[in-house]
Amino acid sequence: MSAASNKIVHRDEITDDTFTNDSGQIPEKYIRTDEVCAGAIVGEDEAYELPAVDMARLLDPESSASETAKLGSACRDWGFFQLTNHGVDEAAIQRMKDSTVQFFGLPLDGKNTVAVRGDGFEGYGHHYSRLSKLDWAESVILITQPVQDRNMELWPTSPPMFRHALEEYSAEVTKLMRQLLGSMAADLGVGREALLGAFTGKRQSMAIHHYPPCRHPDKVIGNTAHTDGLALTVLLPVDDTPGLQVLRGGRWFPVRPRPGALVVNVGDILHILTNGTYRSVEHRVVVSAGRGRTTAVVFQDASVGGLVAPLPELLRGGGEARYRSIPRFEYLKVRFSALAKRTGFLESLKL
Ligand SMILES: O=C(O)CCC(=O)C(=O)O
Ligand SMILES: [Fe+2]
Repeated sequence: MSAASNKIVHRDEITDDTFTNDSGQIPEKYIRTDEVCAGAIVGEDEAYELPAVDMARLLDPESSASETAKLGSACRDWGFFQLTNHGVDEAAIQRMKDSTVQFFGLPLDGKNTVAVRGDGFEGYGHHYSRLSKLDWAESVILITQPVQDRNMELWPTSPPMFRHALEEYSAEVTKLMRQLLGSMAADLGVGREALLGAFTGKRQSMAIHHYPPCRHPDKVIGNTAHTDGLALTVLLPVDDTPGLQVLRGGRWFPVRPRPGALVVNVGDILHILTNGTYRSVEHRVVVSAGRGRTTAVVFQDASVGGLVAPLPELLRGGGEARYRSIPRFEYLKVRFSALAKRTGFLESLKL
């Protein structure tokens, strides 16, 4: 990521145990009460459900048409859904969960053996530091695919099964995404290869996050409100602590995790590829007073002929592009500079 020296994408090393020692004192750099209060949060008593999509039904010829319609409407309407019966190997999921929990349980010195270095973005550290305030979280970010892009020096060796767990889980999610993209292509009315081709061989990265409990959850943010910058995101909740909230109609909808489900969301690149048909939606993580939250998130990149652009197949027959195309190598620079100016990135690309 050549824009790594840009302040917005800088990740800082974690040098003290502020948020894991539970002393109760919150340093100023974490205090963001205004942001926590920005926007109404939908209450416990309001009935709603994030759409759920059943992978087994998508793959079954008997039910695939109706389930594909559900998938399509979830991506158009919410930009998020919970994926049930996803078929990802349960043992691989368990190894991923166990490794993640054990890694974050290490003393700080142990975690810092894979600390972010210099201006890099991979390794253990804070989230991207955004506008001088820090998120109440510790994260490991790693490139997982293609294999030759991995930086093995930053792949944790403790616990010993972590590398294997990452490798195996990353391969499982790659397979799952291909299946999902096949169904998305059917929903969008484009050839399977037209959509899959945009993703094949492109980079996949993983972020594992730990949001420790905080005595003053109303003062800190676990993960700043954002849209995901890549194309498609698959989130594995490691525990059942809530915290993820999705913005819809100006209000934050807490995601109520379904046992065993993965949470899938549309990122900015898929928003552009689909010419705005699928929506990349803002989300954030709030912190809990009593329980920590851990997640393992896979981000998949995509582009068409070196460009982030609407799929040419969608524009055949006279459809108009609603987004400007940008070369993939310039994409992050353009995105981060829009974010730095606090202008909506997708808005800035609208034609
Ligand atoms: O950990 C979560 O619940 C959300 C993480 C997230 O939104 C991200 O890493 O982009
Ligand atoms: Fe995200």
